[in-house]
Amino acid sequence: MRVGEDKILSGRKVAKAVESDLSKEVERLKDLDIQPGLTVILVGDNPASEIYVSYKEKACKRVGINSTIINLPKNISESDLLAEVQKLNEDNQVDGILVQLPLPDHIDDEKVIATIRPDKDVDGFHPINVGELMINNKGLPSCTPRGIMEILARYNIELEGKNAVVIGRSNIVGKPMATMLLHQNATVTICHSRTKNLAEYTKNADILVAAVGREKFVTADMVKEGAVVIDVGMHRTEEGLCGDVDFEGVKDKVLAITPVPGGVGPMTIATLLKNTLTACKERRG
Ligand SMILES: Nc1nc(=O)c2c([nH]1)NC[C@@H]1CN(c3ccc(C(=O)N[C@@H](CCC(=O)O)C(=O)O)cc3)C=[N+]21
Repeated sequence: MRVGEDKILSGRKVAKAVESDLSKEVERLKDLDIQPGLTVILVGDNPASEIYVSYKEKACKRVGINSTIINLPKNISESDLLAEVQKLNEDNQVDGILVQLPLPDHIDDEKVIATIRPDKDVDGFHPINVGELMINNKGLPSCTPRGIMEILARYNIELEGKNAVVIGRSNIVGKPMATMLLHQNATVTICHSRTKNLAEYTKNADILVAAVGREKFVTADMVKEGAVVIDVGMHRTEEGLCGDVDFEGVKDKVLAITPVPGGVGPMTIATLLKNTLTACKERRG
């Protein structure tokens, strides 16, 4: 894959390539009588969550990972949920534990995340994994930003010395994204809702990552000619799915851009599979 032939960065294609590599590793583990296992905990019946969890389940099937979904009622107590996580922590067949977010309001997400064994935390959200990422680029990484790094790598997009601007500072995307870009020697700026004169930053970005959570927020006037634009947004509108970037307005101006759908989303899932395999190999491979 090379930019130039392909201005649209296909997360779908990269995910397929990653999955094909993972399938081979699953085969190798089979010879050792090991099947990697991912367990997803889904609390309540949020329809969007159910859809995302079904994507994860299908992806596991494609590469040969054993997936289990535990459905828990939305009124489950925090302590009962923590007890479920503990059980999975101790289950040798479970390599990856993912607690689907968002959780109901009466449950403290951070407490749940901190209860997951760091070496089974395939979301990469546990403070140990966050710290490892910051300090030495090790541990299990957050799936969305790592998936984005994989897209940039497979399309041979140079990062060293480039101006990278990340819009959004969430623990799940913005902060780890900035950290990963920094590890690749980009000069990184994090912008957010309180940033003044946002466009002054974005117009200087060689690499622009939009993780704002607002529909078509990034418009052509905010983007540098020849930039690489990564769209992390996901909004269901009357005209279908769209991202944080005004794709139609921006695409003619840039060197490369990820679409929504078919961009970052499939790479989040591919990285989740990869993390599950890493967790399996580290613990029992
Ligand atoms: N603990 C936890 N981990 C997560 O990783 C997590 C989560 N909670 N809660 C919800 C979000 C959302 N998420 C998506 C993953 C893939 C697509 C995806 O594959 N999207 C496709 C299809 C979109 C569609 O058609 O619906 C695409 O962009 O092409 C979307 C969304 C993971 N999440």
